[in-house]
Parts: sequence; structure tokens; C-alpha cells
Amino acid sequence: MAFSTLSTFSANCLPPLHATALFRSNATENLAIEGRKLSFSISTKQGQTVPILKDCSLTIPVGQFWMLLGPNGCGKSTLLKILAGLLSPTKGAVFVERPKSYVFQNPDHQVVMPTVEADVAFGLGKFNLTSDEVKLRVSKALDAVGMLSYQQRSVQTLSGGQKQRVAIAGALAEACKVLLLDELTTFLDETDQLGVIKAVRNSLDSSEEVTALWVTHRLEELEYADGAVYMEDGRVVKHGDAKTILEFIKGRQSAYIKQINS
Ligand SMILES: Nc1ncnc2c1ncn2[C@@H]1O[C@H](COP(=O)(O)OP(=O)(O)OP(=O)(O)O)[C@@H](O)[C@H]1O
Repeated sequence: MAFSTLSTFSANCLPPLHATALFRSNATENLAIEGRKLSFSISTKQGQTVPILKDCSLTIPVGQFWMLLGPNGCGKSTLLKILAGLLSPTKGAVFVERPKSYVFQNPDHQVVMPTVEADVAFGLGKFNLTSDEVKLRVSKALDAVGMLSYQQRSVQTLSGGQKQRVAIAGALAEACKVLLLDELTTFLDETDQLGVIKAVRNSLDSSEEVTALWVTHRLEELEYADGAVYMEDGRVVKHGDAKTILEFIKGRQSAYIKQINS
């Protein structure tokens, strides 16, 4: 079980956001995530207010794998933390299905127990399950992320990507409905990156209930996504299916290259 997932950062364990921050705009739309006109500012020591997010709106349907993309510093992680409930928006409203789980970037912050099995089972203590039920949940979750054969392994022997997958399994074992994944592939080599992204894809494909939002810089990861949100300078610039967003970003990049070459 990862500290980053349900036990520590579950919405169930967090204090409730202020009243305007939680809503459901239209239950018939079957949305797992909805943010409406979200803004977030910070105050400097000099007393100035610096806007980080400006009127960001997004909707993500239940059961889909979406990505959040944009240049460095555009506000992706801040938006994800607002959706996770780790930050409160300065303005706007947010709805995220529960239980939700936030997984950190650094794989070494993900796993805490000595073995893979114990780590995934760690968060299940609060559910009052029999040991057979715990075993079933653990093996189902490990299977979904392709780590079933590692059940008895020491977590110390895992690669970064395998630790990420164990962290995701911990969230799935706790019946998490929304996975919020913050640049998980940053510290990983190519094989590990692929393992993690395929694990998330497979987790969603084997359950119609789990929705994932994945922050990334890597355009090639869009191939695994159903949809994406593209941000620039604290704003959501484009929101749609993965192919449309890929074409949009490529267009943006070639316009930029033309501009610097002219
Ligand atoms: N607590 C804070 N104090 C000051 N500035 C902050 C704070 N949190 C975020 N920022 C600034 O807000 C902007 C958005 O940060 P954020 O980490 O959300 O961007 P990002 O798109 O995730 O970046 P990256 O892709 O580089 O991880 C950045 O300019 C960042 O420096």
C-alpha cells in the first residue's frame, strides 16, 4: 500500500473542501471528474497575489483514461492537486467521484511495507474484511497491474515502475474510483514507463468503474489515452479526444518552430 494512495491522501481521509467546492452539475452525464472555472492563486511574501490557475474547466467521463498535458509550469500538478483535494481552489467548483486516490511522482515515496503483498493489503485494514477477502482483493489488484507474480517479492527489489504499479494496485484494492497520477513516468526508463502506462490502461479496461487522470509531458503517451486536456499558462486551452489533442499540440509546436525560424 502506498502512502500516496487511499490511506494517506484519500478524499475519505481529508477534511471536506468548502461548500462551493463540491458539486455535481448533471448526474446523467456520468462524469467522474468535473472542474468548473477553477482558479488558484498564491500570495507572495511581498503581499502580491500570483495567479497559477485561471478559470480552468474540464469534464472526464466515468471509466476513461485522460491525460493532462502542457509546458513546464503551466499548472498541471496544481490542477491535479485541487482535484485530489490536497489544495483548495481560490474560486470555482470541483466534483470528483470517491474514493479517489493521488499517486506521487517519486516511486520511492510509494511503498512502505516489506513485501508487495503486504504493501497492497496495508490499506485494507479499515474495511473489516476476512483474510480470504483481503487475499482476493490483493491478487485481483496485482493482476490488473501485471504484478501478480511479484506478490511475495521484497519491495526493495522492485524497479521504480514496479513500485508505481504496486502503489496503483493498493488504490485499486481499496476500490478506488478515481486515480489521479502525477507524472509517474518522470523518473523511469522506457521499459518501466511503458509498464506503468499499460498497467493503468489495463486497470481501466478490466473495470468499467475506474477513471484515471494522468499528468505527463510525453506526447507519445497519448496513444494510451481516451481523452486529454491541454493547458498553457494556467488555462485549459483545449479539451477533447486524444487524437484531436495530439493534432492540436503538434500544430502548436510547428507554428512555434515556424515563428522562431522566421
Ligand atoms: N506554492 C507555490 N508557490 C509559488 N509558486 C508556485 C507554487 N505552486 C506552484 N507554483 C508555480 O505555479 C506554476 C504552476 O506549477 P505546477 O507545478 O502546477 O506546473 P506544472 O505544469 O505541473 O509544471 P511541471 O510540468 O514543470 O511539473 C509554476 O510556475 C510554479 O512555479
